[in-house]
Amino acid sequence: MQNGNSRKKNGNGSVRASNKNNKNRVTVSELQARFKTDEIITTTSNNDEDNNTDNSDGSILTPSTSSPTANTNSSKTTVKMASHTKSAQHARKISSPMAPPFMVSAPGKVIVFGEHAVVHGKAALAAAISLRSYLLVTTLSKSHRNVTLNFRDIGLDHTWDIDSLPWNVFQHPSKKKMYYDLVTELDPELLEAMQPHVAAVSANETDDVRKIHQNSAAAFLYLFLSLGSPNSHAAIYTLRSTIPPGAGLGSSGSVSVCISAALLLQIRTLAGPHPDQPPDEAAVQIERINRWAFVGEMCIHGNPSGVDNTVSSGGKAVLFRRDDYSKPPTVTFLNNFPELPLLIVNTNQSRSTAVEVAKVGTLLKTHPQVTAAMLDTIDQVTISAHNMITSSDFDNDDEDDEDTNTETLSKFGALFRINHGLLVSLGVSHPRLERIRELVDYSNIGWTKLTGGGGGGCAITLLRADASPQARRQLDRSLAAENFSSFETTLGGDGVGVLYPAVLRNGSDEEGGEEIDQLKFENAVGNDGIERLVGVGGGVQEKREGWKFWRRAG
Ligand SMILES: Nc1ncnc2c1ncn2[C@@H]1O[C@H](COP(=O)(O)OP(=O)(O)O)[C@@H](O)[C@H]1O
Ligand SMILES: C[C@@](O)(CCOP(=O)(O)O)CC(=O)O
Repeated sequence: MQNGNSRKKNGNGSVRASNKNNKNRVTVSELQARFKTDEIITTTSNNDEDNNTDNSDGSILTPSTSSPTANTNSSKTTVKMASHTKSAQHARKISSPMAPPFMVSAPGKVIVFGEHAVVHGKAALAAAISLRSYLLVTTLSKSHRNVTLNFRDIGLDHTWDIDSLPWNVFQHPSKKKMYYDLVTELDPELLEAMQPHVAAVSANETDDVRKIHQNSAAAFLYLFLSLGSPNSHAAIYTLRSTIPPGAGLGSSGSVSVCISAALLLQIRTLAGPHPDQPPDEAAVQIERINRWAFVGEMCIHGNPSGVDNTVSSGGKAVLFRRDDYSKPPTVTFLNNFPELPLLIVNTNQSRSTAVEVAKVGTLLKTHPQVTAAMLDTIDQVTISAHNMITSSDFDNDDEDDEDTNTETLSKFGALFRINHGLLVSLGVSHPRLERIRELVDYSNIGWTKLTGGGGGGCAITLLRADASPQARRQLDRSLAAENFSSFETTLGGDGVGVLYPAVLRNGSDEEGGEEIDQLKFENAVGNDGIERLVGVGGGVQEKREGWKFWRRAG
């Protein structure tokens, strides 16, 4: 059992504010001048050095073999990777032209039920949301030896010289990990070797900003050094996200999934995604991405439960439980999760998930029986919710059955209220969260609970089908007047996806499509700007073509 007291998770609502003031942010033209990005594409590599995992031509062509397998026959699945032979794993492609820029994307999540309890071995039910992170990878020609992180939203811009990185430590036979390995803890010696390179990141920034930058940089570097090789190609990794950081919506999990997917694609260890990919094969790829994303999450958080990266990589919704941290979690994939209309309200109140998790740990020590009983009750709430949504009564398509549908939704909504009450009793709410609950309760439009770590962050409201539009408009005004931001979403979207090459077609027969250049991507303004440029679907971007997703069996 994990008591979570030792967590280092960082939460900070000031990230976006810091962007505005970041006068030193590099522009793409500066990057281009620095790296002469006109040399980016169409170089043919003849570097065929036998390296465990690195594909030295920078392309992301997929391997013909994908031998690790996952048992996806049952809906309740603990994914296991089979061991496989070295020759199959390391079969190399003949050199091919260097990859054009490509993009990966992964969603944020809401925990619908079970936050905090999940840290103590109980179940949590979590679902993907439409907010997402997007990572553009621009491979540079072999004459360059730098890797650059351009994480625009948080104002991080850092370049490492690939040859100066501690490959000798990461590549040592006693340390070297394979792309299919399950890593459940960070290696202190690897962290130590990496430390000076992380410490150099944003060294002159304020403590708060530096910590956020270094967390993200550490997640990238640990994965880059674990999955890459001294022959890794120079590249620029440009990240934009529509997920507010530190608000309980899984921003770090989504960033970690993007990094993991991008690096695994670059070393050609992922098959697909492609539309006719067998779901079992897709499940293996998702799990491979998820495992390394969890390593990234550990770099950012210390000791996460793993629910965020699991939802972000696979999408849709999951029932998640991890009682033994040395083993993979038990995950039930809820591929038919109902399309619940949800209002997400952000308190815009910064908080630290680590602090909230520690509060529950302390309460468990001071009032062990009472606290354990509350955690057990949350478990029951989550299990009841799961039973409800997997029963045939839920999401009844029969419109004549309106009364039954209203009753079912109201029964489900009551679980929101109960779960929130228990979280309040655990001490992880906040006056701003209680204010949201109060305003929503007055408007009588649905049932509200906090989501994620609490102590600030976000609340979610399950909307009544018969909520009055007038009440809804009034609520929006009241929320805005008190500096809450809100948006509606449906739960259960796609997980990690790829846009390769980074060219979009807008549902027309146009030739060529719209190439996403780095400058446009960096300078897209706000969530709308990012989504208009690269959005994967949903809302206004329904017809966006080009994006492909790994999808488990439906
Ligand atoms: N847009 C982003 N770009 C780079 N890193 C990000 C971004 N959003 C979040 N992160 C990383 O994730 C961390 C936030 O994680 P956390 O506090 O757990 O919030 P959440 O609950 O949203 O996951 C940040 O400190 C940063 O390291
Ligand atoms: C409190 C907890 O259950 C959820 C935290 O969610 P978030 O990082 O605030 O999105 C912690 C965890 O699961 O790692």
